[in-house]
Amino acid sequence: MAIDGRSPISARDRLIVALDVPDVARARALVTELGDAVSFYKLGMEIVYGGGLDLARALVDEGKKVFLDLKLHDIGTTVERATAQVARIGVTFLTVHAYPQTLAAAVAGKAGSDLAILGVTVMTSYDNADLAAAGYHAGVQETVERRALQTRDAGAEGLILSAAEAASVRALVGPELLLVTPGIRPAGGSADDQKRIFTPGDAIRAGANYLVVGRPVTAASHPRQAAESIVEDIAAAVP
Ligand SMILES: O=c1ccn([C@@H]2O[C@H](COP(=O)(O)O)[C@@H](O)[C@H]2O)c(=O)[nH]1
Repeated sequence: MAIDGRSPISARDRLIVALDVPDVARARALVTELGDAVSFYKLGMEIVYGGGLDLARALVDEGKKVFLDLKLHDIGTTVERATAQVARIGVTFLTVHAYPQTLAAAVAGKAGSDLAILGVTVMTSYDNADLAAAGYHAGVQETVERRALQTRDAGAEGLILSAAEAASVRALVGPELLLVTPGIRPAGGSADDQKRIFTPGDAIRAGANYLVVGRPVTAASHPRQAAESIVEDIAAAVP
């Protein structure tokens, strides 16, 4: 069933754990350890290039939700055909860069499936100086807002953005788009290479529908405990 920004979601199901590990054996060990504490996994480039597509299929078969974070960006025909392949796997979310051509191609490629396309606005590891260094004249807020509107207008289902922009983007695009926020850190946690970070509770209060969390869970000495504590923080903030 298709989901949108108005769908009710339990606190547990709002947590998406990023399985950023080098091989399937380690990913499997984490999934086993996290057990029923986690229902939704993100498989990104590291694990997918390490054999993770079969893991994606297996997790779907086991009843987990899967987010393939492939950040597609290519000519339209290639994006459309690649998206159609991903839709056949039965995963829930796929990312593409939020460029109008790319978004339109992905929306065409997923036609007839429940796959939700998420447009990546500005990486959460970027600040205004990083955008300027890449040759962009607009800052983070303006760029996120432009890409949010382009994502909505292309007919995609949601956005990847930082929780720092969630409230203003929600006001701009309306209630339907899914707002999915990486750059989540429990209070006092290390930012690592992230620049636009929010705590789980503050991200939910800012209007995020789903939170993507990697290292605060996967690198924790007790990953299950870390995940449960994030879910508690989410639950306390859910409206
Ligand atoms: O803007 C973005 C888009 C994607 N990500 C991905 O989310 C996780 C975050 O991992 P942490 O360990 O919690 O920092 C990672 O897989 C990124 O590729 C992002 O961080 N920002």
